Amino acid sequence: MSTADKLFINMCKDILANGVWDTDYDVRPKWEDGTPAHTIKKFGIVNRYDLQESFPILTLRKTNFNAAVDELLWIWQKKSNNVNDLNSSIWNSWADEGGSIGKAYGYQLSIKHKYKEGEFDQVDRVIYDLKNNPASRRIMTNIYNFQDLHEMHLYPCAYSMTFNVSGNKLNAILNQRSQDILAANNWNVVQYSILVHMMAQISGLTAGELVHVIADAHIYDRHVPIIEELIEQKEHEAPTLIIDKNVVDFYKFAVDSFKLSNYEFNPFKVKVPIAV
Ligand SMILES: Nc1nc(=O)c2c([nH]1)NC[C@@H]1CN(c3ccc(C(=O)N[C@@H](CCC(=O)O)C(=O)O)cc3)CN21
Ligand SMILES: O=c1ccn([C@H]2C[C@H](O)[C@@H](COP(=O)(O)O)O2)c(=O)[nH]1
Repeated sequence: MSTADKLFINMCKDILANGVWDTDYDVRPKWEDGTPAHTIKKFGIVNRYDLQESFPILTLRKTNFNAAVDELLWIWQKKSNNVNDLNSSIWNSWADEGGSIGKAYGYQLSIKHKYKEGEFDQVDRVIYDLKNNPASRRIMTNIYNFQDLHEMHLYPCAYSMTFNVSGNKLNAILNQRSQDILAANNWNVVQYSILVHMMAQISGLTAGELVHVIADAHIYDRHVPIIEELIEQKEHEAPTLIIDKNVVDFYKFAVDSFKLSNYEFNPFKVKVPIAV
């Protein structure tokens, strides 16, 4: 059975049994028909994924691996904030006429900052430190830039990565302030697991653990019956991740540098509504 399924099922059961509804409050997100999108949530969930043990993708249903990796590369490698550079439509509801999502995600990672060694953007600084200064406890990114929040169409949700080298292992913490459990939990876990594998490979390290810290872990009201049915499904063995070992430059990875072998999952016919 896949560890990702086990953690997902336990987390959903915990939220549904012990969570708190926000129905008494005015909430920002809306459904397509204008109805407020309320949630049941648990505060402060921490899930640990051992990337050596297995690749943490759900088998209860299919996670669109290629689309998730494509969005990760859009943010971390292309450092783009324009949906025209993305090969899916997941961000279209938050883009303006020109396709921009504002000064969010890739835009923040592309901004250069001054250091004593010269100017680096946040991604290049991580790469520099992993290669030149792996014992550093300062290898992190943070895109929650208060100065620019008013120019972001949606504030960053998965906003910070902390990388840490222990022996020859690269571990990381993903900090997330808000998580739509059905639409994006496994999607984000898959993405940041791939990022840890990428950073490890280009630095001559082995991917270790991804620790996912979620402040507000919520299930939207219209997702509750979908989740209830999903967590009763049968689980399969986790697939094996195969990475093109010839890639040693972070900017040379492409979606097809990553393959899953034996990815089994249950059919899932539901179209998941997304609160905007
Ligand atoms: N309410 C909400 N939830 C989110 O997960 C979310 C936002 N808003 N706003 C911005 C981004 C966009 N992200 C998204 C949006 C849609 C899907 C989605 O439609 N997922 C489908 C599969 C998509 C596919 O196969 O290409 C799913 O079934 O979960 C995933 C992530 C994550 N984010
Ligand atoms: O990578 C992402 C991006 C977005 N989300 C979800 C989390 C929330 O449901 C919404 C954002 O709404 P806020 O009111 O700004 O919290 O998008 C996600 O889970 N993962």
